[in-house]
Amino acid sequence: MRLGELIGSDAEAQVTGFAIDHRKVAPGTVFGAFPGTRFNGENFIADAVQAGAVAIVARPEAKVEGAPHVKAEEPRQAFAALAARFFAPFPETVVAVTGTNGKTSNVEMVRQLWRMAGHVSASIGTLGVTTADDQVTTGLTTPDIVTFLSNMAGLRRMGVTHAAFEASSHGLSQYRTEGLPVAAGAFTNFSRDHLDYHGTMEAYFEAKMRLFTEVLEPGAGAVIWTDDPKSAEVEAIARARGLKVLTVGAKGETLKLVSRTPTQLGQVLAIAADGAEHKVTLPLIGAYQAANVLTAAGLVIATGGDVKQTFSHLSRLQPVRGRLERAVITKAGAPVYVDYAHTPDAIQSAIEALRPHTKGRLITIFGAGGDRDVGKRPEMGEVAARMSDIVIVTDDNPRSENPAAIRSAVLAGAKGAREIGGRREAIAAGIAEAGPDDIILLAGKGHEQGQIVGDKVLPFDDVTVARECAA
Ligand SMILES: CC(=O)N[C@H]1[C@@H](OP(=O)(O)OP(=O)(O)OC[C@H]2O[C@@H](n3ccc(=O)[nH]c3=O)[C@H](O)[C@@H]2O)O[C@H](CO)[C@@H](O)[C@@H]1O[C@H](C)C(=O)N[C@@H](C)C(=O)N[C@H](CCC(=O)O)C(=O)O
Ligand SMILES: Nc1ncnc2c1ncn2[C@@H]1O[C@H](COP(=O)(O)OP(=O)(O)OP(=O)(O)O)[C@@H](O)[C@H]1O
Ligand SMILES: N[C@H](CCC[C@H](N)C(=O)O)C(=O)O
Ligand SMILES: [Mg+2]
Repeated sequence: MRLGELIGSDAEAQVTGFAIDHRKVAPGTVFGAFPGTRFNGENFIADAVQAGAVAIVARPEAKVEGAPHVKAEEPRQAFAALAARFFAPFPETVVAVTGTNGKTSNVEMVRQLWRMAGHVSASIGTLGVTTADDQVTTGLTTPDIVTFLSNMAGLRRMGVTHAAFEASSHGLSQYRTEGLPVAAGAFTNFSRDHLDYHGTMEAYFEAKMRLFTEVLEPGAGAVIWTDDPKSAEVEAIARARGLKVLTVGAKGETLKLVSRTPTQLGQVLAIAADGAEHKVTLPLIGAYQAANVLTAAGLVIATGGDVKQTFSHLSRLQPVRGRLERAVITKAGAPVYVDYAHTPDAIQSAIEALRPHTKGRLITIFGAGGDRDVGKRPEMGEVAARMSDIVIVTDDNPRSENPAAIRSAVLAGAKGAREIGGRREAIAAGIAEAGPDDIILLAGKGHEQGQIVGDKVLPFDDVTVARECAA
């Protein structure tokens, strides 16, 4: 593609790619120079030009010499728009999910429902890039805009027509997932997380709302879970933008959750839609999964899916990796569930999901991540201690922090909890303690394959360790 075509000038240079890291610039690259949390990308402009950058997208005040300067007050947004024109085409139908919890579960469910409807579908998020027969992990929910758009374009080349992605608050505030037309967006819920990065709940909420105020294309669908304290506000924002609102939940109008009856291995949902009541047998436990199923179905319907057909597919949904995944049943007979709950609200949801299935004691084992929101630690401790019978506080990705200090911050809220630093030892202790009527919840790591200690990632998988400890 000719540079002039892209930036509206007579520049003849050929554009060969896009980069936001100067070390990835090759001749023909358009370089995006952004002030970040650790570096100021503007300091690398000269190096990028030296390496062959043909244009620099940066703030008006940035110093650019030797290549055209595409000036923008929000250079990340301008860069996303240009890069999208370079990487196009994308899957024809793209949807996004935001919310504190449930994004990964939703995009995975949407991918499965589309597939059952006969589409070639994919999802992008915490689990990586997932298609019907492959999963490639990236380490972050949304790595960066160049990877995001090139992955989307790559999916289209593979024949994917339908893609669902997670719009994390970091990703939204850094314009890491946009530029391409997004036909519908969903809001799952809003509660405390990531205040280390956003500072306040207001700023965190505002970052999430960019999905509805800016990222979705005009007239797009907005699927809103109604049973969250923020739902009405999100709905008002979506309506003010003129989006096609679909409300789902107990207070929902499009898909109304009339009742939910837990069964041993799942639950039966009664959902009112299109003037009729539908009975859905769901092979997943927990109110939170029922909520995710409703928003996921809402997204499928918002993008043209048939209501009846979509409901009939719900009974065939496969569980999502690391979300209330049953790892093993101990010799004593206690099931061990692995769940990615890493916020106070998620811990509450995970425990509420398991409580109806617990005859004896509910044993919760968890920790909090290092270099992340410190304020959530005692809150996680408090909710776990209040709702469980036994709590063991352990480690979960201490990163650069002292693990003992993280544990004591969690313990400060967790009255009566035990402390066992090593995660394997903690899991072994919980399993040794559990009797036949008890249930064990291992929270916080879900699908993760490593324990991040310092800058090392030590192999660790809750499911595998639970099986080993139970053997
Ligand atoms: C706090 C945060 O989100 N940081 C992310 C962000 O960094 P940043 O823009 O602040 O970048 P920076 O390191 O200060 O550098 C500024 C600019 O200079 C450039 N640079 C930098 C150094 C250099 O030598 N040359 C150069 O060109 C960088 O490429 C960047 O464009 O952009 C980088 C590239 O896109 C990300 O790798 C990085 O993620 C860090 C590693 C991270 O840990 N992020 C986590 C918190 C995160 O984003 N998590 C959310 C999910 C959370 C959830 O779902 O719960 C996610 O979406 O994954
Ligand atoms: N709808 C929901 N309501 C409340 N809690 C939920 C909901 N969905 C999931 N959870 C809880 O949050 C955990 C993480 O779920 P999931 O991975 O789907 O969320 P996410 O938004 O993608 O998280 P992340 O921000 O880390 O990417 C689950 O393991 C569960 O404990
Ligand atoms: N995407 C989330 C995942 C956290 C999972 C937990 N295991 C932790 O390390 O805190 C984050 O980076 O905050
Ligand atoms: Mg996720």
